[in-house]
Amino acid sequence: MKTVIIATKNKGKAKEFERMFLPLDYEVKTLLDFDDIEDIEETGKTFEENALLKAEAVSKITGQVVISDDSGLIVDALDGAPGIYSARYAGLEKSDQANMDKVLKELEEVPDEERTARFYCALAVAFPDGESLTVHGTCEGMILRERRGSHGFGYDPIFFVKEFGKAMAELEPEVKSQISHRAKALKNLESILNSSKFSK
Ligand SMILES: O=c1nc[nH]c2c1ncn2[C@H]1C[C@H](O)[C@@H](COP(=O)(O)OP(=O)(O)OP(=O)(O)O)O1
Ligand SMILES: [Mg+2]
Repeated sequence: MKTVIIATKNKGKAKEFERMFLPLDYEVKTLLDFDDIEDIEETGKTFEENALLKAEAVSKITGQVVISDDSGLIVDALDGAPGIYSARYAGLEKSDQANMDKVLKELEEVPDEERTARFYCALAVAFPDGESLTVHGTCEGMILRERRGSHGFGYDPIFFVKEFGKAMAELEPEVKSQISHRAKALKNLESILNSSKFSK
């Protein structure tokens, strides 16, 4: 089995990457396995810029190929918010519960048909020679009026996935790992993963 480093401290993402990389015969290591890497400031203006900041910083520190994920929720009725601020929407303590409460409150008066939203995931790959690239994936849905389900993380309980008639947090992890923005982004990385530059 090969090893891949994902520059994330998010346990929910870590679990999803472990599940998605298993069939590709990769063991996943994240920043939760290195206790000495500090938080990398997300100062970019786009998901892609923030993903690159994280991947490049950790590739420099480790000298290895590193993948990172910058993702979030885009709500049409909120002009794209929370967007790149998804993790810190209700404050720097990054509380999923507070973030969902804030979105639900802001959408209180918004009728069902205007509650369209999507998850966006940018993945960056940074190579030790300084080269880097990004890919992305999206997943369309609607914002519910209350939480449903207990799987997943982040905004999953308030994100309705039409094809399944369920909240993302009601889908089994193996299903989310097939249809999510993260899964689609990873699919767009497949040719890179198979290239000799990635796995020497
Ligand atoms: O599949 C998802 N299901 C639900 N919510 C999600 C998902 N994917 C991203 N999200 C939300 C969570 C967080 O509020 C933000 C990510 O912020 P983002 O900066 O990329 O991640 P993070 O700070 O938690 O961890 P890290 O930067 O160490 O990877 O979007
Ligand atoms: Mg972050």
